[in-house]
Amino acid sequence: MSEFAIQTESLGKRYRKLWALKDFSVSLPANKVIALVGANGAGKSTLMSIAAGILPASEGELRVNGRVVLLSQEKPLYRSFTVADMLAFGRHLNRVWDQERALNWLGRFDIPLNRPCGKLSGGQQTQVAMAVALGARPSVLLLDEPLANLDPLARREVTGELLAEVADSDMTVVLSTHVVAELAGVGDYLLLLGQGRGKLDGDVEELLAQHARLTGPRADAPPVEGEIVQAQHTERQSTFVIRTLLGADTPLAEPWKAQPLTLEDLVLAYLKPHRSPGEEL
Ligand SMILES: Nc1ncnc2c1ncn2[C@@H]1O[C@H](COP(=O)(O)OP(=O)(O)OP(=O)(O)O)[C@@H](O)[C@H]1O
Repeated sequence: MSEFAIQTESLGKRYRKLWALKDFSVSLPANKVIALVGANGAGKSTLMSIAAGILPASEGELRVNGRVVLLSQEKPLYRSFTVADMLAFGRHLNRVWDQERALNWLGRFDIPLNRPCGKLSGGQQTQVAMAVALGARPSVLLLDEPLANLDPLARREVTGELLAEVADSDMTVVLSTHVVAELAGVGDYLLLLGQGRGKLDGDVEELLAQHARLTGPRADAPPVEGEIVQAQHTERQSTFVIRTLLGADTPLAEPWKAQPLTLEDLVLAYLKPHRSPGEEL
C-alpha cells in the first residue's frame, strides 16, 4: 500500500449547530502537491486546522503521517525582527531546523536578510513565512491560502518552487484555494470539498482522463454510460460532463461530440452541477 500523508475516517467538526465537516473520509498520498479546493465555507480551513492539531474534531479521526506545519493567511512574523532574526527564531522554536533550506528559499526570491519584517511588502512577508515553514522540515506543509497576497506571476513562481521542493524531498504540500482559475499546474492531486463533504479526490491526470464533456442534440441522458456530473440544456442542445471508465476517445453516435476537460472545467462541474454558462464559482 502506498504511503499516506493525511488520512481521515468519518471526520466531523461541528461549530454549535453547523457541521463544517461531516462524515468525511479520505486518504491523501504522500510526496505530492495536493490542491484543496472548495467554495467559501466548504470546510478547507477547518480541515487544515484539525490536521495541524489546533482544532479538535467533533467526531471521527484524522491521522497525519509525520510532522505538520500550517501556514495561514495571518503570517506569524514580528514586525521589528529582521528576516535573519525570524530564521533564528524558527531555529529556536523547532526541534528540527534546516537553515540552508530556509536561506535558499529567501535567496530565490531576493529577500534582504537584514530588513525588518515590518518593512517588507506583503508578498515578501509571505516568502519569509514560507522560508520559516520550510526550515522546520515538515513532512506535511499545510498552506491555507497564504499566497493570496501574491500577484499571479509570483504565485505561479512560488507554486513552481514548491513542486520542486516536493520533488527533492519526501514532503507533502496541501495548498488550499478557491481561485479555481489558477489551478492549472498547481497540484498533482486534487481534493474537492463541497459543504463539509468530500466531492472528488484523485490524481489530477487520472481524473482528467476519466471525465469528458459530451455535446449533442437535446436529450435526457448522455449517449454513453457514466456518472453525470453536470447537465446543461438549451432548447436544442444538451451538454453533459460525465465520469466514465470508457475513456475520452470512445466513439460516439453521430452527431455527439466529446471534448476533454481542463482542471478548471472539472472543478466547476462538480461544484456547480447546474451552472449557467459564464457564471462564477
Ligand atoms: N470558529 C467558528 N465558529 C463558527 N463557525 C465557524 C467557525 N469557523 C468556521 N465556521 C463555519 O464553518 C464553515 C466552514 O468554514 P471554513 O473556514 O472551514 O471554510 P473554508 O472552506 O476555509 O472557507 P474560505 O474559502 O471562505 O476560507 C463555514 O460555514 C464557517 O462559517
